[in-house]
Amino acid sequence: MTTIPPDQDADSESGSGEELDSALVTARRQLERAAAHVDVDDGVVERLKHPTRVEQVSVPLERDDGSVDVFTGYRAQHDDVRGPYKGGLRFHPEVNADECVGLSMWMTWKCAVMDLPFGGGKGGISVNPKELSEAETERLTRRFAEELRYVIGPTTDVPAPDMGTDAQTMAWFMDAYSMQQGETIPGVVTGKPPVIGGSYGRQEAPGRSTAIATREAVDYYDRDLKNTTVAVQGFGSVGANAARLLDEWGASVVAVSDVNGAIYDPDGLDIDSIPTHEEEPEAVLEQDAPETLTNEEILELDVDVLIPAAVGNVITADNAGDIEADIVVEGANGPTTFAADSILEERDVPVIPDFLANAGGVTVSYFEWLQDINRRKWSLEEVNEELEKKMLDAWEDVQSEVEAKDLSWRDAAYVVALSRIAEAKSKRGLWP
Ligand SMILES: NC(=O)C1=CN([C@@H]2O[C@H](COP(=O)(O)OP(=O)(O)OC[C@H]3O[C@@H](n4cnc5c(N)ncnc54)[C@H](OP(=O)(O)O)[C@@H]3O)[C@@H](O)[C@H]2O)C=CC1
Ligand SMILES: O=C(O)CCC(=O)C(=O)O
Repeated sequence: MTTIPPDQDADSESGSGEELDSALVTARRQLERAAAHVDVDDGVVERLKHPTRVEQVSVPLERDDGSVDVFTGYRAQHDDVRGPYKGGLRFHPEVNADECVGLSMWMTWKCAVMDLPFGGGKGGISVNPKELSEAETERLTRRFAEELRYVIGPTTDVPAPDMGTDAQTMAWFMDAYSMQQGETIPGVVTGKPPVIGGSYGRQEAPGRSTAIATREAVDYYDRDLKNTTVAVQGFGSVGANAARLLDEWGASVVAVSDVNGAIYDPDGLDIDSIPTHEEEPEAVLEQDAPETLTNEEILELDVDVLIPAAVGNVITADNAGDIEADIVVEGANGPTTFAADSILEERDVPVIPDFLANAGGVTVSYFEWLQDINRRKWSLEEVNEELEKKMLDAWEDVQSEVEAKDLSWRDAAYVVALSRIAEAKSKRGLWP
């Protein structure tokens, strides 16, 4: 296990072209911009531009044919002033230290804007999970859990699923950690299957919160959800669940995509018949639909709401001027670059930020953690009711800042999050 100096590489990218900005560079720029609207000590802002630590580990994997490959894994821990580090583990070829740090910063704001007693973390392995057999994924996950055992734990750092990982990954992770500790410790990760301490509704939760944020935004801008057209990029945990719920609530979901491209029906797609990433990856283009589009074209559709819910940096300075949607709701983490954000703001296209819109995932993770600690189970109805309440509370807090200070939704969400973090630091006497 290597502890990377937390800022290694970060500054070397800060002068790079706009499209090439890492999640870390974008997160730092957003923080600097938003901090101007909050009464927060400059030292605290400076501190928040840096993670507490980044663990880098080598994860050897015996392949099914007996050969050995070694992958690199990371866990970035950004800030824990409000509680244990919390955030997902991503299995994706582009995972690197800077990406994990940027994503861990967004987790800090996400937990704070939702008023959860957690800080921000994020990690993952640089690997293409589609090139692993199930047995290889299990061995890789177990070894990753063993390598991270000194830095994670139910009261220190609690991982969860993200892109390329799911409930099964969390089950293996929890089992490997529990075996090392000599007792079953369900609270070490969230997003597990319900039969071993997972929460009902966790898997659908980031999509559910994205749908709730969409519903509230549509209402805020005096529209009717039943006359709203929606395009969703990405058909996984976030995108598919958001699309299904919005369809159930009466919106017309006209386009969805996976990694290979999009299907489009201006009269609305039969959303329930399209398999999610979990049910069958790369199945979207196999469905019947009048038109197919590329993943670039779906972003520029003339719809009421655009929900990018796949990867980061898809709305850039190059295409922000061509976005025809009236509202953008960020289901993915970091889909809009810093420059694109300004272009959309100038064009009066409201962007509901990722760390508010997709916060249902970590919110239900918190409910799961509570259930694990208390050894009791909540019903799905209880989970969804509590999530609805938390989302509406956060929405109202952010909306108040939008209106009071005439801010963008992103800056307003930062103001809410930063105020809570700064107050916690001040009360604890932790400085910087
Ligand atoms: N899972 C969670 O709890 C949370 C996830 N998020 C964020 O949401 C985003 C999506 O995560 P999640 O839904 O979990 O991921 P999943 O792995 O469940 O699904 C990802 C989806 O995106 C598609 N996809 C992959 N690459 C591309 C690409 N380059 N262009 C278009 N589509 C692509 C995949 O297609 P295919 O099926 O063909 O592989 C799949 O449909 C990420 O930014 C993640 O960090 C945010 C909050 C919580
Ligand atoms: O459920 C969690 O702890 C975090 C999920 C996540 O990684 C995210 O919200 O981006």
